[in-house]
Amino acid sequence: MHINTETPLPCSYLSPSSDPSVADDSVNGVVKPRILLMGLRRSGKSSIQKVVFHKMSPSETLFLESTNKICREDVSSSSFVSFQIWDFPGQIDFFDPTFDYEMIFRGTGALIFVIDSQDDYVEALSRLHLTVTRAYKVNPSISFEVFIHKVDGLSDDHKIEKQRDIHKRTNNDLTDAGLEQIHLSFYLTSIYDHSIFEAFSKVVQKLIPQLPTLENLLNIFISVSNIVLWHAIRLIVSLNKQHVSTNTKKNCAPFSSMRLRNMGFTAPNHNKAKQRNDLYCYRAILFKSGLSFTRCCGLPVGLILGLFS
Ligand SMILES: Nc1nc2c(ncn2[C@@H]2O[C@H](COP(=O)(O)OP(=O)(O)OP(=O)(O)O)[C@@H](O)[C@H]2O)c(=O)[nH]1
Repeated sequence: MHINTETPLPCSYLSPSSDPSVADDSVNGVVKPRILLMGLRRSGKSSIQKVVFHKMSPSETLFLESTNKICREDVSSSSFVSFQIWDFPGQIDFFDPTFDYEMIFRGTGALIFVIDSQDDYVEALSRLHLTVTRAYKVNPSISFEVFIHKVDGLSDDHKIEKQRDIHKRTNNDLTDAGLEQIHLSFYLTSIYDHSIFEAFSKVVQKLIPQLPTLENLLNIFISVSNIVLWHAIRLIVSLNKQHVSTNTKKNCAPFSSMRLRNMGFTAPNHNKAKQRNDLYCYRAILFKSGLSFTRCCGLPVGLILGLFS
């Protein structure tokens, strides 16, 4: 199960305001949340998009050409998970009068800024500051997400050190500008492991307005059901075997069958499960545990939502 991407929308060499297809982003009158991928040249933006949504192997990204235009793409796996990704060329000039950044930021749900951690990041940080302050003035409700990318080349200590340094410098810059209320989320990512899927999943989850309501409803379902959780976990683990890392297994330890039995869950009664109500509960538990599982191991949330939609 994976997130399906619809036909890519045309890339635009024009300023978005002069591109008629940008003016109307809505599908059947519903405007999809927009995720922007920004950052300096060669920071890894297009690679992230290709690996996460097009199943491109990380090594193939070595041959990607530099993006010189805004590329937009629709992503949808269900009615819950549906959004647009805009991949920007490395150097966007906010002062270019043909670049209508107000129009772009107004319809944006999340702005992902990608920083190449293997490179000197001083210029990237000043570009991040400029981008975030501009975007925030136009649309304070944007989620600002910083991917400290290409961490596969760094030791664990080095990763933590870089994250701390980037976090500190960025927050100092915002405080100096009197904008300490802007919240940035930081992620250590690489296309060579599951970290990029985990980070994207967290970004997308923030864009699903129905998520809290769904979770509440499912909690109610679960509280009245006695069907075991471990079946769901096993099902999901077996569906995603290829993504399961040692870390994931550790995260899933609380769901071990022994513990679930101790928590009072019993094996499902298959005769009863055939009954309509139990079936609904069963699916609800699968869905709920899928969400928890997605959170704990960082698989794309669409993977789970798509399963039960
Ligand atoms: N080591 C490592 N290299 C990566 C990673 N992600 C991307 N790269 C490499 O970084 C280089 C640049 O990647 P792109 O995706 O073209 O970068 P971009 O930000 O889209 O570049 P522009 O289109 O010029 O803005 C490629 O050679 C990728 O293989 C990563 O996680 N780790």
